[in-house]
Amino acid sequence: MTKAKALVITGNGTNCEMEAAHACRLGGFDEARIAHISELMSGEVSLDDYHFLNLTGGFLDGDDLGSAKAQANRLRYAAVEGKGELLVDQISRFIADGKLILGVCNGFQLLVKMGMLPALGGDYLKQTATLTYNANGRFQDRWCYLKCDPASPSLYTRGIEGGVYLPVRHGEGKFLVDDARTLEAIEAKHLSCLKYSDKNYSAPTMEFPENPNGSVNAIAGICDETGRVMGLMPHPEAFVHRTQHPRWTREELPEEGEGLIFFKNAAKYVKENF
Ligand SMILES: NC(=O)CC[C@H](N)C(=O)O
Repeated sequence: MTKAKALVITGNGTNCEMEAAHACRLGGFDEARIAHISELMSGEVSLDDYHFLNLTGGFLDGDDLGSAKAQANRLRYAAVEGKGELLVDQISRFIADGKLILGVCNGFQLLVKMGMLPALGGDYLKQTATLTYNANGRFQDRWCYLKCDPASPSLYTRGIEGGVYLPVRHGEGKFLVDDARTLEAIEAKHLSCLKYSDKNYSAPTMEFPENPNGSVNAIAGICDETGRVMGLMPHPEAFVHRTQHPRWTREELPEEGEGLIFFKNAAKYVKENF
């Protein structure tokens, strides 16, 4: 069987790479390599050698110009040294090869600002949405209930019943789209796989603090039409064990944290398809 290999990008202000790599290993990946973005740009590390790309949380370029904006331009226009190709060509080939990308928080902002989500009609280079300042103008650090759409093509959320409880920590988590047709298409194709909700996962909500940022239609995470590229503001890698839960000393909880399913599903998909 192929070795399932995950790649976690770090550098320029990323700060969740260790947790993301740990979650990949715990979820079943045989290897989780943390690579600095400069290793991709120098050609020392190639996406072609991996199955699962993790773009994780942090403060890329200090959120200057807006979260992940400078890195989005870097990844869109930088050439890989000595390879005669742009890094974005490697990323496009990675997607075309049937591989997986998960963007968490700053990584979600990055994917959206590169145009890689929602990528309607399979156009991965056209930006149609953004993530901007939380509606109340303040950084939010809290736990949220996320209602899952069982009809979504996302492979990461397969098997989630009702929803998941995960932490958010961001200043720019408000999801917005360029026009009403984009939002209609996202909803019609069930790409909005996770929405901020009440604690029973009965309905999405625009109410603060359940919805921490005022995202349109309470959207917390979206995927592309293949279900292999997904981004979300909450942090699944930050809840892989029960002791990370805010009430773990008071509640009976399973050993496994609710965020691990994302990484287990990714590893399972790789093992079944490569
Ligand atoms: N935790 C994160 O990745 C935060 C993302 C970004 N720096 C923000 O504040 O919105």
